[in-house]
Amino acid sequence: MAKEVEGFKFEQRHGKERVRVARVWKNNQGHHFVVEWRVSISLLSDCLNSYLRDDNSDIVATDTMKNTVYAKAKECSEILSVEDFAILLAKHFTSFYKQVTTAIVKIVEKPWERVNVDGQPHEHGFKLGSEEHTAEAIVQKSGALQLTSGIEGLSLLKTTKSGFEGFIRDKYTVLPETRERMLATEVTALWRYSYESLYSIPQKPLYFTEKYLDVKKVIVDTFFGHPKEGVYSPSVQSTLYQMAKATLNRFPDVASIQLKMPNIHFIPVNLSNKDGPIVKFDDDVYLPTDEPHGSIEASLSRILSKM
Ligand SMILES: O=c1[nH]c(=O)c2[nH]c(=O)[nH]c2[nH]1
Repeated sequence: MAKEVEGFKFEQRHGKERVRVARVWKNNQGHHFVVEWRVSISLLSDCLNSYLRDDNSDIVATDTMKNTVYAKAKECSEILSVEDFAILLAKHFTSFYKQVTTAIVKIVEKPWERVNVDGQPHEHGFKLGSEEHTAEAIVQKSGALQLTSGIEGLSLLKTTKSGFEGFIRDKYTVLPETRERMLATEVTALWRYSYESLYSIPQKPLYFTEKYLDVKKVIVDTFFGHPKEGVYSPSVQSTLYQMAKATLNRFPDVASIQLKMPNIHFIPVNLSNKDGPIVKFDDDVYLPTDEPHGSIEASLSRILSKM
């Protein structure tokens, strides 16, 4: 929302970043649930006087935004998805304050997972997993909605069924062609749901939590293939595309998906001295690296026919 101000184009927003909250729910059977969220809020609002005239009368204090996170977490008497909490907060800011036209709420959920002790799910014990679930809700005063979910830090590795051949060779190329290598990546996925209004989102409890787990499973299963045979990957690019396509084919309410898949290199180890070889690489000993890494990213969207 750009405004013309004193002959300039002016755009502004304000909010609170990284508000951390944990919420516990306990049912009558003594079964506990916990979530830990890191919430970032950004409001687009009519508050030019604060910038231009030392007049803060239209400002929602960022401290109030932070407090709202705790107040709304308290009000949620039932466990809810991170997406539903983002929507609830964004809806509050756009409906409660006349000045606020758009609220952007992004939340990262920490992967607390229930532990099993002696094969039994623990009533109140959790351990931290690895990848994180993200959600972003952008809500307009009109009720228009953009909802995006994601995965960050999903580390995947397979020890075979990967190769890279037929690429451009020139005077700077040294990489050998191969049909046998390790493939490792840390997937960042971001998918947009097709719901475009607060009034059209599914009301089923934990709908988006279930969807998140289902999308993650499709992504992981497509990367690895069948448990015995696997699936051959001719490039990170090809595997990324298969993962994106499988997601859109499987989930009708996902409108688009963006995937970032760094190619994390495991370098074959060959060592020799003047007397001859010490270690001869036989697809067994690797030097793990984290940088430099290849960076491969793409997005796939449905082409919506405008009737
Ligand atoms: O799957 C790959 N894609 C590339 O674009 C690339 N480039 C490279 O050096 N190795 C690889 N591997």
